[in-house]
Amino acid sequence: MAAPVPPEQVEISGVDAATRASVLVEALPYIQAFAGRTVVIKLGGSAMGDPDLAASFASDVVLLRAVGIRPVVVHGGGPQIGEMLARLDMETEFRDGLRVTDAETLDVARMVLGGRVGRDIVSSINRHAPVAVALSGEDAGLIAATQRDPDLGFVGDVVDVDRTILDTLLARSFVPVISTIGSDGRGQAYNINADSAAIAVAQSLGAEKLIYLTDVPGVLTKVGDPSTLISRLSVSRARLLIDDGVIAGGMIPKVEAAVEAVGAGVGSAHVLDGRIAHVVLLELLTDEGVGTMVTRTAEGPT
Ligand SMILES: Nc1ncnc2c1ncn2[C@@H]1O[C@H](COP(=O)(O)OP(=O)(O)O)[C@@H](O)[C@H]1O
Ligand SMILES: CC(=O)N[C@@H](CCC(=O)OP(=O)(O)O)C(=O)O
Repeated sequence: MAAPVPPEQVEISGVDAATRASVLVEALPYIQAFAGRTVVIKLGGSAMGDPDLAASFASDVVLLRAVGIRPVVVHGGGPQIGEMLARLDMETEFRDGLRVTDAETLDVARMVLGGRVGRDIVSSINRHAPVAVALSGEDAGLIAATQRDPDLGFVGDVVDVDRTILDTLLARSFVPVISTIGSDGRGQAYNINADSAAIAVAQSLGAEKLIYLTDVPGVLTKVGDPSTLISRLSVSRARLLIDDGVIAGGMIPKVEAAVEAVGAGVGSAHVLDGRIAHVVLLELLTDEGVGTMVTRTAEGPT
């Protein structure tokens, strides 16, 4: 069993002890509402890199766990894979937001996601409390995958998530940190878009919330203009905005996954700005609406 950490002792990076105590008191109703529930947080590669933000994310994760919420981290690392491919002088190409993955590119993706990005996240969480465990979707049959399209090479679609290893870790209060390489069970690995893998994990765990942390304030009607943030995005409007090209590039798999998640019984799905310190705590433990919440219907302000 991972050692329990009393919530009042969890350092919230950049926050002093007195403020921390008042944060916890104000958060109490939310803590009670979410206690024992699972929250899947997808950390996008474009929201990583700043050490202060990494520290803030890590302390949020440890605090959530300390108050009895069950965080599960699924991480991307697209830009980091891209940097490594560039250093190796290897060309890379995206089609519809997916990286064409030949055998050499797959090796690099596996190395960067499992060997560097996952390890960095685990290391920053474990500075607060030794609770994080890095896993690849290849471990213990976690993510079963199949080839998406021969033209994309070793790009996989998730066919099944075996939650056994996650249940084992969560029952003992560990925090799984998952990199999204899947396996066909016969020794072939596949590179899976982390947004789609996150929804499969959230669905399999019956998660209360699926949170995407990225590098924009949420879904915007005009990229680059934060005043065009859509706070509540209904499934039907999301489809229209994708068809109209307003939602494009890397935002498409996120919104499609969020739409699928709310349709499949995940409590709610959110796209949040991973560049805001403690954005996960703001979303979960305060009544401040941050980012975009994808909802089944068009109720409330959009
Ligand atoms: N309508 C939109 N609202 C917000 N971002 C959008 C939209 N359409 C496209 N994007 C792009 O999606 C990007 C986020 O996706 P991506 O780069 O894949 O991030 P991550 O690494 O977090 O998965 C944003 O940086 C933005 O350029
Ligand atoms: C098939 C495919 O495109 N896989 C992605 C996996 C990483 C990822 O999804 O990272 P982000 O969440 O940071 O974008 C890739 O190779 O970039």
